[in-house]
Amino acid sequence: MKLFERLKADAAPQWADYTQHDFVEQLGDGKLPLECFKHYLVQDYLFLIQFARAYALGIYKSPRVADMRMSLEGVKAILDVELELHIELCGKWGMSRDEIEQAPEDTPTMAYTRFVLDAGMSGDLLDLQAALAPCVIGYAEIGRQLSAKGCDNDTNPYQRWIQEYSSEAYQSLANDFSSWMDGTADDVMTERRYPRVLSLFEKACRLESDFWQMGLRAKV
Ligand SMILES: Cc1ncc(CO)c(N)n1
Repeated sequence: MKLFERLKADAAPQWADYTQHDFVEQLGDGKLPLECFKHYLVQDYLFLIQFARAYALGIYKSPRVADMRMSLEGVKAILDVELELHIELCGKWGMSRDEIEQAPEDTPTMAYTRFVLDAGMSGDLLDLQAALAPCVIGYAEIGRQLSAKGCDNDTNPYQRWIQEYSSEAYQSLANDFSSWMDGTADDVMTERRYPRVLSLFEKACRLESDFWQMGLRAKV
């Protein structure tokens, strides 16, 4: 079995909590309070800045030029596409780039981003990939599910967000990530090592759930 499939199966409860979280359900049916989405979105912008650093660390931790290029794709996807989507959405609700960048990081944002950076810093490329995988592949699955249910319709205020994560471009980014991690595993994974990799993956899923929960807590 490919590494990602195995991790997802072994972390099934954490994966389900994350990808079927209440926040996701409410976003899908358009009933999520705007305050919750706005708090999430600003925090996600701050989150992505740290994730761009994590992918940059991936370049540093890459054993091959091909791996460096994959990490670079992650950096570019965040800086050129994802952050700009956030600015566009925040702009629609009257928040400027400065306002977003100067917002204080909430605790779940700090917890998740510093966890991923530490996993990469203290480990090798596979450790970093295991900590990053729930992020990129999870959002692709969420986007796909919501779009399959027709949640990206014109009446949903979060249509643009769903369209972004269900888009061809994002889906292929996630597929490429999954194959890339599988390739690293072919080189360095051993059975002895697996529990540690699984533990990183599970923790990242839990931190994703906490991130959604932070959004729900912002309800006024
Ligand atoms: C918290 C979080 N996880 C994953 C993604 C997908 O990049 C994101 N933007 N934010």
